[in-house]
Amino acid sequence: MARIAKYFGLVPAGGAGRRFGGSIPKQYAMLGAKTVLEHSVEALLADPRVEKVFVVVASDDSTALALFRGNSQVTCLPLGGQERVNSVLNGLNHLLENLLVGETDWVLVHDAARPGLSAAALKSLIDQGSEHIAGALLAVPVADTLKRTSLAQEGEVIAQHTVPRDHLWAAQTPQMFRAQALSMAISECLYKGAQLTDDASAIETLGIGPLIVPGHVENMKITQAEDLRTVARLLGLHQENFE
Ligand SMILES: Nc1ccn([C@@H]2O[C@H](COP(=O)(O)OP(=O)(O)OP(=O)(O)O)[C@@H](O)[C@H]2O)c(=O)n1
Ligand SMILES: C[C@](O)(CO)[C@H](O)COP(=O)(O)O
Repeated sequence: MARIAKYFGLVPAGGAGRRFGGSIPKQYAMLGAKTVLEHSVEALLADPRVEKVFVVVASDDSTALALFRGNSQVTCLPLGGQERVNSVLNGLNHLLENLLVGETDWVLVHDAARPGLSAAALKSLIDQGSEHIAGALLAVPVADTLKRTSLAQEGEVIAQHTVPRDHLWAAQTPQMFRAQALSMAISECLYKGAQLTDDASAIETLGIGPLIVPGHVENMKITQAEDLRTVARLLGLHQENFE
């Protein structure tokens, strides 16, 4: 009898938050009464099918360990790498090599910096992604006109031409794929020198397109400092301060 696939979260949380600035990495900034990371992890656990969440942190990061101490559904892995893709692959391979995740189990890779994921969007992703051979990702359709730009001598950003936006979607996370397939796809891409900013792009190189499942604005990524206030407003959270 075929083994029923399980679902696990994998949260890359090993970034330095350079664009965000501040004294601490953005995943540890307070958003309401909890850290950004706690919101993102709890958002993944909102679906009962997600059995456990593995958080990949920088090798010298003890903050996450303290945050989730005693929580049997969350395990921190000090396996952060140079880039997001390295953190994802390091975590994924650790889980596979230690049989913590089966080769055909689903792994939902979700940015620590996306605390606003809704339970409804997560449910849709799992419901629909589980039925699609190449997995799935949340994304939102591009609504703005897009410009390809150049930098002028004084540093001004100049619009050069407009990029057609039909069939353009902005990828969010979670992005869900079979564990072994994702590991192999990422490894192959890195071996070939590809620069991967998300997980779906590795799967796409296999010639099989992941399914796009509509995301939502509250699931935006906290990148710049002002994004923290924006997400707090979108989630109706009171912000005592912005650290
Ligand atoms: N070496 C890295 C870089 C990023 N991430 C994680 O990947 C997610 C998305 O990355 P990004 O928003 O770029 O975060 P940072 O790399 O921290 O931001 P910056 O590029 O501004 O430094 C974040 O949850 C971040 O913690 C990671 O696990 N390991
Ligand atoms: C994975 C991602 O959030 C999808 O949009 C995005 O690619 C992460 O980019 P970052 O530069 O690592 O934040």
